[in-house]
Amino acid sequence: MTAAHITVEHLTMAYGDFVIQRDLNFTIGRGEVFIVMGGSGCGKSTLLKHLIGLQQPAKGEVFYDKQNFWSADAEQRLQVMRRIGVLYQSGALFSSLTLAENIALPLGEFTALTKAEIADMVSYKLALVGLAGFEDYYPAEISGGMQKRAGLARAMALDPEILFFDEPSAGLDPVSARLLDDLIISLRDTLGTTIVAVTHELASIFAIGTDSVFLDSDSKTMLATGNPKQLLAESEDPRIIQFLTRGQGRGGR
Ligand SMILES: Nc1ncnc2c1ncn2[C@@H]1O[C@H](COP(=O)(O)OP(=O)(O)OP(=O)(O)O)[C@@H](O)[C@H]1O
Repeated sequence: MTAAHITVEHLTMAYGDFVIQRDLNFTIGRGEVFIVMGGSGCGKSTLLKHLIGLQQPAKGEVFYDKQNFWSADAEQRLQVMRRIGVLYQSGALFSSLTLAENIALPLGEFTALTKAEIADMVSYKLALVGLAGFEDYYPAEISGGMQKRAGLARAMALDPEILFFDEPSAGLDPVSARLLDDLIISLRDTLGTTIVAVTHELASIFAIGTDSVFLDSDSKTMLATGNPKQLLAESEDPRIIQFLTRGQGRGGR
């Protein structure tokens, strides 16, 4: 068991009076690839928003190491937010900027690096995601898989301790999705980054997940936490087995 990087205690999430999930309790260990999974509309993206500071809990706490994220003052919360990177579904690159300019943005804003240092850092980040030499391309000039990787380079611009992904392989063909999975694992292995990914792609869940939480929309709470492969082998809960076998059951195809 690795040390806890993020701890969620008795978290209840709601939009107004409408409760999405209640009493979530789990920890995300350092260096884990932690998957947030569950059926459509169960609250996976909402949970991500609570973890990255975009939405405040109705009840409960989120800790980064020992720091209580939501009861910290705004400046302390900003410090925590600087340690995280987020890659959204779309990659969210600015289409009017080159890849280099996209990645340089957070570096220019949040560091005291010189222009030359920023250029070096941009090239390094692009190389890390297999896009060396693509500095001057615009997002529209490269494939969807490459755009995702460029988005990842930007999410990593400030050397985050934790990377959050919302549906990383959405919209990618299976080969590009697999390449992105491989990249996520290699980043975790080389940089030691903790990864938190929202996904319902079973192939990805089993390929990259080392730990997970399973959210259920009917009972409005978590049903399990643990390594997805282990959950598949050992869970007694039919809802989890259904999900992890795409409705086939353990004896299925
Ligand atoms: N801004 C909002 N205001 C009110 N309700 C919302 C808002 N955003 C999401 N919801 C509702 O909260 C519930 C959870 O949504 P969320 O997007 O977190 O689920 P999800 O598990 O990520 O879904 P999916 O797998 O379909 O992306 C849904 O019922 C959704 O309609």
